[in-house]
Amino acid sequence: MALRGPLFRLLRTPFSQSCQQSRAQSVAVLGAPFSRGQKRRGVEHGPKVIRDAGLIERLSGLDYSVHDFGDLHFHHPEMDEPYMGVKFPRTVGAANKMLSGAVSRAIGAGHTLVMLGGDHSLGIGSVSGHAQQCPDLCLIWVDAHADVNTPMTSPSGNLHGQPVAFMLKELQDKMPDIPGFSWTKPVLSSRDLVYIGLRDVDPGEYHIMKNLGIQYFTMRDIDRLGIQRVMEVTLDHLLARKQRPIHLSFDIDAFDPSLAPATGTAVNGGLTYREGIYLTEEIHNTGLLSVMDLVEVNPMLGANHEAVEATASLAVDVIASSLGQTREGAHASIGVPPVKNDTEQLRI
Ligand SMILES: NC(=[NH2+])NCCC[C@H](N)C(=O)O
Ligand SMILES: [Mn+2]
Ligand SMILES: [Mn+2]
Repeated sequence: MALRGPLFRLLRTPFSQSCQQSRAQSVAVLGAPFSRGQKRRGVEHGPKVIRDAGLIERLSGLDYSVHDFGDLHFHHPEMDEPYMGVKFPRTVGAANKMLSGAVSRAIGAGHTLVMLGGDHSLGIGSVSGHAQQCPDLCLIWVDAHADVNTPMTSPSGNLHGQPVAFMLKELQDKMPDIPGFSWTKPVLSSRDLVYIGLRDVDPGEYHIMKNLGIQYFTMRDIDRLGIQRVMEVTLDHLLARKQRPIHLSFDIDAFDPSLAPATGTAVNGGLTYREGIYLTEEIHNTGLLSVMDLVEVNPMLGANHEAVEATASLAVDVIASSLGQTREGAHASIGVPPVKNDTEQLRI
């Protein structure tokens, strides 16, 4: 069973691109305290509660040097009128532009990056910054929702339900020029994306997924096939032709609300703990994870303190698992590398 571990990664042919350099040894953590992609306040405190749940210590216990770049500081313009029903377009656009630059610099510096949200509109900046350094990346979107509404199909006008629409080349003729987003350009084709965990898909989103032939696994598919087969098909779909960097965008609402109650758009019937851990273990075992987003943890929405802590510690567990924590035992070397505080380096 150890065949896909570190030895496998060592033997694997490396990327020709600078994008994969010394990635394996160094993890950067970047907080993005941002909530204007949706209505509920509180999701901007996600980075704090995930750090408070012990993220940095957990990652340091794995075989990494951990660089905590702190949180980005977003500016909120006073006037930001909706545009075609889209709420806070300039605020969301500017935040994502800043995030995109920071992600690009962290990846350019050779780190594997963990981005802590914040709401899922941040996927726009995170994937865009990643693609600047790694144009051949592929995207695994783990979520109850498809987040691929266009401004025309969105039932809510919330940009956290639309990030994937900004990324897909095939959708660009359906995307109006939204103020705040002139800097974006689509970086993905529909075949570069796989969804896992879907169970609340809007009618317009369903049409987009079907028309573009996007590979997706709903919770029903996971019930039918099992998570093992789902991951096999997912990784085969994305990596069979060529090994390339993986962007994992993990919305905590992919999990069942009994496990992750502190989130804004919870939907019953989500991933079990073991499905989530298996999924992330499989991604780690590819040796190709380059950026991971962990979004939509909202500490103001837990019924009580325990609910919030459970959600945050689940977030820490899936991040650690994505980065190599195993259930078969510790692989860390004896000397644990120190935590470096590199906030200054990434300041904008
Ligand atoms: N990232 C999320 N939690 N997205 C929820 C999206 C909900 C709904 N589909 C919408 O467009 O508003
Ligand atoms: Mn979601
Ligand atoms: Mn989402």
